Amino acid sequence: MDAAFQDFYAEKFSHCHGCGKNNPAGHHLKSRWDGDDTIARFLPKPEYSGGVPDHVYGGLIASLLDCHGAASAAAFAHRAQNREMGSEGEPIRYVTASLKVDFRRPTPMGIELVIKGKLRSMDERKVWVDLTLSANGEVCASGEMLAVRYRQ
Ligand SMILES: CCCCCCCC/C=C\CCCCCCCC(=O)SCCNC(=O)CCNC(=O)[C@H](O)C(C)(C)COP(=O)(O)OP(=O)(O)OC[C@H]1O[C@@H](n2cnc3c(N)ncnc32)[C@H](O)[C@@H]1OP(=O)(O)O
Repeated sequence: MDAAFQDFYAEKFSHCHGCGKNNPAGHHLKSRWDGDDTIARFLPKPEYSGGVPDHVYGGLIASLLDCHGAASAAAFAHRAQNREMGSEGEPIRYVTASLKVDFRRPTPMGIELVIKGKLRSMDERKVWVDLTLSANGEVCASGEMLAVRYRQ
């Protein structure tokens, strides 16, 4: 499978609980292109249950949207410069400044979740990303993110 966006984060920035490859206890979320949009897939472990065992914990859902959105923002910004993540030149990296999550229906456990990102707009330093998290083809949560370019 193609490298994920997060695979190109520098070692020193790879400790995120949601997506850092150097965090042994983390989720290791992996985001990739899906045409002009972005996609990640994730199967929550049973300990990430919400109020009842067969629903996913909302905090995990927010964290998946957070990591996928920030990685997507970086990928969108690279493509806007006709580059790809990992290409030569200064890496463009984003952190989440604002994340709104709407929990639309309970998210079922035991099913691979599909997280998608769509570029809404971009300016010099800010990227707005629309996000969804689906199970069985149904949107269980949606989100809006403002990601701000990280100043190295
Ligand atoms: C902070 C962590 C750094 C780690 C190192 C990362 C390096 C990157 C490498 C690899 C990426 C790996 C990362 C994975 C990450 C997964 C996703 C997360 O969980 S990220 C963690 C949660 N997020 C934070 O902890 C951000 C904390 N906040 C900040 O650090 C600052 O507030 C920051 C950088 C977001 C902005 O601060 P300013 O001083 O650089 O810039 P100002 O001027 O305040 O904002 C820039 C523009 O954005 C608007 N803005 C900022 N925050 C806003 C908000 N909440 N709502 C609306 N607008 C906002 C401002 O109004 C301004 O707009 P106008 O230029 O004036 O048009």
